[in-house]
Amino acid sequence: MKKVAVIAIGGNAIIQEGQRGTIEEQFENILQSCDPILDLTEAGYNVVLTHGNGPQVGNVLLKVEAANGIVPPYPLDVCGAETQGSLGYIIQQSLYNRMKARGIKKDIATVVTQVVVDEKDPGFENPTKPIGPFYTKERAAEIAREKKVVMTEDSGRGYRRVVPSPQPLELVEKEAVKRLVDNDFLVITVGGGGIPVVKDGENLRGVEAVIDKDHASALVAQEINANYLIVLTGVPQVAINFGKENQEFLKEMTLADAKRHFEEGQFPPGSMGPKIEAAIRFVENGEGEAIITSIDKLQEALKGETGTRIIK
Ligand SMILES: Nc1ncnc2c1ncn2[C@@H]1O[C@H](COP(=O)(O)OP(=O)(O)O)[C@@H](O)[C@H]1O
Ligand SMILES: NC(=O)OP(=O)(O)O
Repeated sequence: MKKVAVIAIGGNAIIQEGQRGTIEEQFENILQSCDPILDLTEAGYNVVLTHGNGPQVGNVLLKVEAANGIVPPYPLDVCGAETQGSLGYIIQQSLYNRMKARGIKKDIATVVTQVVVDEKDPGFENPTKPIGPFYTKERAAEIAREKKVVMTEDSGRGYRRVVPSPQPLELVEKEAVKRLVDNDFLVITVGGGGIPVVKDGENLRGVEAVIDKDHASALVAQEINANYLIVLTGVPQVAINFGKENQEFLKEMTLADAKRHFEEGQFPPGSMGPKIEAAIRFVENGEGEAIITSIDKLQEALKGETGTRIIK
């Protein structure tokens, strides 16, 4: 049996700091991630890719608002679905091209994925998910007044609009994802954390929110009994006292260590916090391990040479 690795790629890795987020930039950034991922499939892992959409879904929303009165508007769940399609396309094509160049044969499928959330989730009352571009403090205050939206400082990188981000509870397309993985497909799923839906009797209904992709990735990994949840981000390892003189990078954390450092405030809510929460959720609810690292260190991290491993 092949080992299954759920690999989450950050939305900010697809549009990097200082970039406008042109399609060319997004293709180029994704292309950089393809070889390390394909190295893993070549090493015998079944890979399930998930990705963020914070910058992209915010940009779709800006387009919807700019076209107000000209074309009918889209709600936020449909904006999220759009990003699953467009980013899934960019990732699929980039992987396809690299596979051709390397002589690798593998089927790829992007699954448009709905994720059930609770309509009463406190996240609906308290928006926390940063989306779209970064603004200065002054411009953010103007936008908040003009559009009646919430703007918040995002991890020292500027100000961004924030939207509700409820907890993911259930993967609607779980069986489809499972069967594709079992049949050796490279699957792209829960893009942008999945499309948030609520149960309405027997039916599903979209709700306006953006689910955190790290939390959704933990849910996928849990639901398909993955061996690894690998969260790729901008740093090769997690640190305590991050950015301070006494910063210490960690090779391994037990669940108890991770919980203790989390409670001590070592992992900020807008950046490392959700990744640690996702790792805790996955490790606590199964037999797998979580690894947090950067794309260039993926192989080494799986060999235990770098990265931060979260274990039972
Ligand atoms: N304790 C910590 N250890 C390592 N990195 C941290 C820590 N706290 C905050 N960070 C920062 O958080 C970033 C990851 O958050 P973010 O960029 O929002 O994620 P994403 O890659 O999903 O877009 C890291 O690249 C790093 O700059
Ligand atoms: N949906 C989501 O978590 O996106 P980012 O990773 O871009 O914040």
